[in-house]
Amino acid sequence: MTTAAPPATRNLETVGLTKSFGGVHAVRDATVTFRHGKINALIGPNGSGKTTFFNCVTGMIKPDAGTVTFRGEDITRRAPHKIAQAGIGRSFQLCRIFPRMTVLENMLAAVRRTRRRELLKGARNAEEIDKARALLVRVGIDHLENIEARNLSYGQQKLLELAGVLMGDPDTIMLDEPAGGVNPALVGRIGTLVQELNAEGRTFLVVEHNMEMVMSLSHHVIVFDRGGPIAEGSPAVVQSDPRVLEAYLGV
Ligand SMILES: Nc1ncnc2c1ncn2[C@@H]1O[C@H](COP(=O)(O)OP(=O)(O)OP(=O)(O)O)[C@@H](O)[C@H]1O
Repeated sequence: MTTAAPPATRNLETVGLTKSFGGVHAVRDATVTFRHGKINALIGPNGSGKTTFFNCVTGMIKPDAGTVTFRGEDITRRAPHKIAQAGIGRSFQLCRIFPRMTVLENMLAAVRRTRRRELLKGARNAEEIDKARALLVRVGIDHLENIEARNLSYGQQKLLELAGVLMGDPDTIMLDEPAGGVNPALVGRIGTLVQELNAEGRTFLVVEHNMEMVMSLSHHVIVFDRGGPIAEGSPAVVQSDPRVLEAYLGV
């Protein structure tokens, strides 16, 4: 008889994930289970390893040890585009868009990041363009489709990046600081989008320092300190956990 959580609640899991940079133990022995179909938040003080953890999960850097499992399949050390193809989309702390390409061109480039073969073909079929436009409407920047991305506000760039992630139809979306450097009105819009996309069945993993956003959006919060999880639970449970206060305040 197994004591593991039933598959329906398991989406993305890591076991013993570890990554060092020289003498810096960025992620150490991190065993984490994200909840399927939920908005999961990953929080923790600066330098606690959240981005490195994200990068290990999405194949941007290779972990030194440990495993990453997605829907029961071992995806450890797979190339980033293979992980994207498996159904995990991600955004970056500092937006990754092409500044001199238009908003629409960025959307078309985004899908080719996921599907390398089409990158070679260079195909721009009408269906893809329609999909890109529909997603731009969805995130509220369709009126900017012919503007070069460098001329968007930072918040609009984040919305473009999210729309680009959606071009790949991921069922799990990892967002690294979606509210970072974004004005409050757009933070609200990003939060609403996350909730709507989650209601449609997409799982979210969000790294975020904006506690108001984290606590209002998340179903499940995982707290990192010094490279691994120290507490997890509902926002209310985590907020009252003394280990979390200690990690943040050093008390
Ligand atoms: N490429 C790298 N080379 C050397 N050290 C690194 C590298 N990337 C991260 N680190 C170090 O690893 C530790 C964890 O960094 P990481 O960026 O993962 O933390 P974080 O929790 O995402 O921080 P923040 O909330 O400030 O974004 C830090 O001490 C950082 O300086």
